Formats: sequence, structure tokens, C-alpha cells
Amino acid sequence: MTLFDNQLNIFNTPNQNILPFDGEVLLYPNFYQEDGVYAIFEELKHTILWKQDAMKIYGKVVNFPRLTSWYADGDQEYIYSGVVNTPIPFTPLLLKIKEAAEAQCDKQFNSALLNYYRNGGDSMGWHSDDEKELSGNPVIASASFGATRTFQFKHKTQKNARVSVGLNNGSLLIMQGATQHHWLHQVPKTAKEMGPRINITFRDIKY
Ligand SMILES: O=C(O)CCC(=O)C(=O)O
Ligand SMILES: [Fe+2]
Repeated sequence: MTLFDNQLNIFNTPNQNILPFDGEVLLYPNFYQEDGVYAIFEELKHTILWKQDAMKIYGKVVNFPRLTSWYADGDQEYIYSGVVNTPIPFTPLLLKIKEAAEAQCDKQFNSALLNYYRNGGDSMGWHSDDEKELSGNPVIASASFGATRTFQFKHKTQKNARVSVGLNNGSLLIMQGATQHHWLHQVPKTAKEMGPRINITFRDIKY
């Protein structure tokens, strides 16, 4: 597969920080850009072991508004949003996507959280990626495939500070520095007609 050959030479041009202060977020809209980018979504859709997780809210079991999966090196369980995740070993395609992100970040990742947004009704609410297993200032690389969804940041204390970007097919978003301490992020629901989207966030979990 030649999917990522030459890519780093062409698409790793320095990019501007999209946050105004208190963190660093870099967006590379055309990172996974070879012809194969259209096949990545389909392969992920069919080969990832998607699951429907649920959480209890006031005693009621409510499905997450998306499907999820967790891939990682080793066999350590990881609790995310109250759900115990047992890791699945990386597939060859996930490894290629991960290695390209690692080369761009100059950082190794040992795990990946995957989210499958089936349509505009699927979403992820406001949160920071600040689980205790992520180190003080985590570097998180987020790869997106399929439909473009809006990704929003809002500052935790400066209420008017908000940033919104579209995460398109083949984009790579890197969140680093103090971002998770000061900013929340979300993928809001939309009433617009919306195709499916798969997002992968690569993380380095300290056990
Ligand atoms: O789907 C996205 O772009 C965001 C995913 C995310 O924030 C997460 O997995 O923590
Ligand atoms: Fe997140």
C-alpha cells in the first residue's frame, strides 16, 4: 500500500495555532491525502470492532450517541467516561495512520480511541481529554475520515473565547501544550443532512 508514501514531505508544513491563548492546536486539513483516503473510511467502518456503550444517568441506561472502540499496545484496561475498555491490538491500517501522526508530532502513541458518528444526530459533548492516565500536558493527535463535522473549543473560564473548525476527510488535528487544562471541546449534533464520520484520537497512556 502506498497510502502514506511521500506524504510527510508534502503536508507537514508548519501550521498556525488555531487557539488564541492557553494552549496549542494545529490543524493539517489534507494530512492523509493520497487517493486511498477515500478507502480508509470504508476499511475502518468494516474492520474496527465497534461497540455501543451506554452510561447510567439518574438511574436510566442511556446509549452513547456514537459507536466507540479502543485499540492499544499491551493488555491494560482503560476506563473512559465510566466505561471499562479492554484493548484490541492495532490493525495494520491503524498502525499506518498512527505512524504518520507520530512522525508529524515527533511523539509515540500507545493507544487510540475511535468514534463512529453515524449521522448528524451522533455527537460528543463538552469535555477535556484530562483523564489521570494522560500526562500533565498530553499531546493528542486526532485523525478524521468521512463527513466533515464541526469541532468546537470553548475556554473554561473566559466565556467569550470560542473556536470552531471543520474536521474534513483526511485531516489531522494536534492538541498539545496546556490545551486540555484550559479548553473544553465537542462535536455538536447537527440537524443538517450528514454522512457518517470516523475519528481516531491517538494518545499516550501512562499506566
Ligand atoms: O470526534 C472528534 O473529533 C473528537 C473526539 C474526542 O474528542 C475524543 O475522543 O476525546
Ligand atoms: Fe476529546
